Amino acid sequence: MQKTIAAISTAQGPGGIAIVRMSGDNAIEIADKIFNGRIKLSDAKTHTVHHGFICDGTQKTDEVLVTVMRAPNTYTKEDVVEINCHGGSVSARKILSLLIKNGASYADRGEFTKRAFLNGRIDLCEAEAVIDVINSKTGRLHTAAVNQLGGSLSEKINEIRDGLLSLSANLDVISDFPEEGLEPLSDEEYYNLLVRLRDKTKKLYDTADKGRIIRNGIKTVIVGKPNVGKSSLLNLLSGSERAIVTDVEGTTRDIIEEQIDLGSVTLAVSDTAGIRTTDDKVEKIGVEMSKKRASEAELVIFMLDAMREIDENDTEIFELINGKKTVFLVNKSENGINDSVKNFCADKENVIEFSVKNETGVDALNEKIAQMFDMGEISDGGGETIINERHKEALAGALESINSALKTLEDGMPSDMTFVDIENAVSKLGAVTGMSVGEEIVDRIFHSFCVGK
Ligand SMILES: Nc1nc2c(c(=O)[nH]1)N(C=O)[C@@H](CNc1ccc(C(=O)N[C@@H](CCC(=O)O)C(=O)O)cc1)CN2
Ligand SMILES: Nc1nc2c(ncn2[C@@H]2O[C@H](COP(=O)(O)OP(=O)(O)OP(=O)(O)O)[C@@H](O)[C@H]2O)c(=O)[nH]1
Repeated sequence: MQKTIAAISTAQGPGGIAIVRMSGDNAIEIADKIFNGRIKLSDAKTHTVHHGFICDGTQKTDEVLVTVMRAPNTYTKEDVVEINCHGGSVSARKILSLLIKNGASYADRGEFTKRAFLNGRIDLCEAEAVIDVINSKTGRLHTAAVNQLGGSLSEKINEIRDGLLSLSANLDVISDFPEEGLEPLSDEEYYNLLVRLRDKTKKLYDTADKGRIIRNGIKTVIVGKPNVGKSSLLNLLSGSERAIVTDVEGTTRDIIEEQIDLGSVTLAVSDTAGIRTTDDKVEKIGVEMSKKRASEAELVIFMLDAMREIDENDTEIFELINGKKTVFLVNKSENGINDSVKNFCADKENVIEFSVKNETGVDALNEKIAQMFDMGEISDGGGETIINERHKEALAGALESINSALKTLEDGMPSDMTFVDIENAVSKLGAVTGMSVGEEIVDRIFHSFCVGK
């Protein structure tokens, strides 16, 4: 018998209501020991809510609402009891210790969701979506994660995996039961089916780039001559109400990036402190650091000063960034734009008239960048986006194996020579949904959850 686990599922700190959650065979029995209401919880129908008091002996602990949910149609597929008590830091903690005293065990990080996985209610990538929903800091990432909650990514993965499995079943027919009259696929049919599965895998894999941009933001540098308003722009963008500023560790190295949520797109402005200090002298714009930053950037925001003539500082910077995806942000445009700046911009795409002072142009900037990076509506066509690095790597592995199998066939080898590659691809795809991953990886994933989830 699984032990019954309990945890506080709401955030600690001030708040109206807190939830203490319990899951396992004894959940209802344990709750009954400390609940005082009109009926016994063990007599309650599933998915019903009951008013009463949690009591420690004769002492009332709190006035509560208790939800009783019986297996199997629950979050964990086990009996679940949720005690809704008053918020603040004490009620929930007192109730949790009463539950422990009466036979429950403290839940490990992510253990409720892990049970949902182990009991087969959700697969591994749905569980990972749960954590992404909780941790997402932008509306965009949140939407992508919520879409993954319903199992639509799993469906796509399983469809490809099933296709590969039927190909390997076909190989069995050829090698094991040649005399039974089962009609194996012709070499051409086999090849064409495999091409189709490769294309599906590739299509999914190719969304990972967009997924990375949704998760981490577009690698962006802001350049411009001294005094053009770079610091002011950053302050405006990171200080504006909908913008979110966080420090994220760069995935490859420890670059500190400032994440700025513009609404449709997130920018990862790298090393902004560096921009603020090293660019204050025009000579320094060409130094290695800036060059390197600019060369690694996916987007350059090139700030121009609407009130000053274009000078060699501007042209020097322009040469440095030439060829990069660039937004020309004409700042200080609230009183009109200088002719020389107008001329400079005349043959450029992606010019935005901006004023940090009047806070105008932010929406245009958001829309322009969204357009440049094809980050329109995420929900269009219900397309899946790979937002998880683990999924991306698994898909890359699957793709490699399928391509290797195709190569074998193209080299004129018989189809049963593709067996190992097909098996590999099946296993890689199974890793995404958790069908073929080790316990260690599963543990690692759930340990990144918080307690109570
Ligand atoms: N109070 C409370 N709110 C919550 C949760 C919770 O556990 N408790 N959730 C937890 O994170 C989220 C909702 N997610 C949930 C997902 C599945 C099931 C569930 O019981 N599924 C069953 C029954 C489905 C049905 O009958 O429609 C199942 O799939 O079999 C419950 C919550 C967000 N809000
Ligand atoms: N009129 C006007 N002034 C602005 C605008 N944006 C910034 N400024 C002013 O321009 C001056 C320079 O702004 P900063 O943000 O320090 O410029 P910077 O590019 O970071 O300057 P350096 O650090 O020297 O490279 C400040 O006095 C700002 O108040 C704007 O939209 N209109």
